[in-house]
Amino acid sequence: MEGILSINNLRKSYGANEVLQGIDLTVSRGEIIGYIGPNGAGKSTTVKIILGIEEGYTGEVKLFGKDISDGNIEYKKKIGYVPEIAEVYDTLTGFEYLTFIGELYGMDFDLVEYKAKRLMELFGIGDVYHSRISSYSKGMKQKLLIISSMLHNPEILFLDEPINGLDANSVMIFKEILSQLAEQGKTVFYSSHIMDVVEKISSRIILLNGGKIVADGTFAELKNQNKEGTLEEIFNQLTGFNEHKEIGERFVSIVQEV
Ligand SMILES: Nc1ncnc2c1ncn2[C@@H]1O[C@H](COP(=O)(O)OP(=O)(O)OP(=O)(O)O)[C@@H](O)[C@H]1O
Repeated sequence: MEGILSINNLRKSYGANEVLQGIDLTVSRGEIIGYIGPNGAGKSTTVKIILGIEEGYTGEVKLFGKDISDGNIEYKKKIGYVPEIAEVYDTLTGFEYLTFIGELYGMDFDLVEYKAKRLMELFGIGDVYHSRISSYSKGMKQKLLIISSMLHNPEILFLDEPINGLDANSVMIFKEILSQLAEQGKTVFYSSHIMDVVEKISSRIILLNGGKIVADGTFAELKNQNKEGTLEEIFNQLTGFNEHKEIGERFVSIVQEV
């Protein structure tokens, strides 16, 4: 069966550094993929290639059944993206920013305006709709980014540390949003280092290490295969890491040198 996203032998190098060393994966509609791995494993690189931001790769990437390198960028209208570090035009107000983004997607102004206001209200930031983004707190900005990624009702969402700065109540709302979207057949590609959240929300977890997929399955499957309890422990085991105590001790002893 052909999935909504299929990647075949994807390779990408920066100079002599082969960052992606042959990624193969097929994602179906309605899946919430937890895409995890150590710093520098190649997660953002994979996502940027799929989004068409990063070029110069080998292998094949198909989204909605079409090769993304065929020159047709129509597919981008069906994608939502929350980057880890976003450049937001923060002299704009929330209203101005969201209507601007909506219009970039070709949406009708009245519809974007209505959706933007309602979504901000539901996320508890309706009162700053007409305030400049530069006056928002970190969590408020993050909520705005989340809303801007979903305004146009995308088929697939790429989320990079999306709950950064969100308070506990907002995280609960956000998890519920993701699970409802998946029930509606939307697909979510979720990159994060917060293992307990990934463990809970993902219908499938893909672990990347050194540019290769080293685990792919439901949390229950990964747990069975690795005889470990939490996703954090599975992560430590599969990435061959067990030195946190020694490194922490050495770090503190150097901090204490004066
Ligand atoms: N523009 C670039 N030029 C050179 N090297 C790059 C560039 N972008 C990424 N890299 C390298 O590619 C590797 C993978 O980076 P990537 O950002 O994909 O990792 P990641 O898994 O998203 O990491 P993190 O968890 O820290 O966000 C790293 O070694 C990084 O230094």
